[in-house]
Amino acid sequence: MVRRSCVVILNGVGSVGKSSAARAFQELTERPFLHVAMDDFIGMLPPRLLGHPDGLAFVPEIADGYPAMAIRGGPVMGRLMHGMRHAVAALAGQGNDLIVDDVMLDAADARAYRALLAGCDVRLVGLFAPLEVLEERERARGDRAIGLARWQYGRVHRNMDYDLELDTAGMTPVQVAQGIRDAFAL
Ligand SMILES: Nc1ncnc2c1ncn2[C@@H]1O[C@H](COP(=O)(O)OP(=O)(O)OP(=O)(O)O)[C@@H](O)[C@H]1O
Repeated sequence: MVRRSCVVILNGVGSVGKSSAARAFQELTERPFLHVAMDDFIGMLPPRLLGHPDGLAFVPEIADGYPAMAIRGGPVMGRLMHGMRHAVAALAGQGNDLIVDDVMLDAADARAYRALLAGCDVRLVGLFAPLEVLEERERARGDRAIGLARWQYGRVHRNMDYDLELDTAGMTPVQVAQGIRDAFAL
């Protein structure tokens, strides 16, 4: 019989620290959690579809008087994201424990995960930080379009039904990972 897997899903604005927390979590837990990163799936797109309306386009706009970077996913990106969530379910269905880092712009995506992962222990975690902290991290990274965090800020957590919420400001990635491990006794 296939073992029942645990799937921890991290949702949060870009630069909130999902990947860093996921990597720290892998080190902390005895169970072998696989890290599934949305960025790795986006990396599968043909490069020409980055910045293209069929793929993943970034559209500068002004939000509350500040520059923001809107994300527009086209049909190829839509299929890719559906495929990613089914791939997560396929991995979990074979008994793999997973920590998934995702940016969900619609609570329907979280409901889809819960439906696809009905036979698993799903733990949906919202990672938060004040916008000024996110923008500072965004600037410091140097490889992220400025304004992504601002645009996602009011959207990513809308109507989400989390099992755990953590504010990553003032916490190291290891502390965030410990918070997740302790909350769910993993
Ligand atoms: N808890 C933290 N405290 C301070 N800095 C952090 C923390 N977590 C992450 N960072 C820093 O913030 C930046 C973004 O981190 P990370 O890649 O983990 O975020 P992310 O949420 O996965 O971002 P994205 O969705 O854009 O890939 C990195 O430079 C990282 O070192």
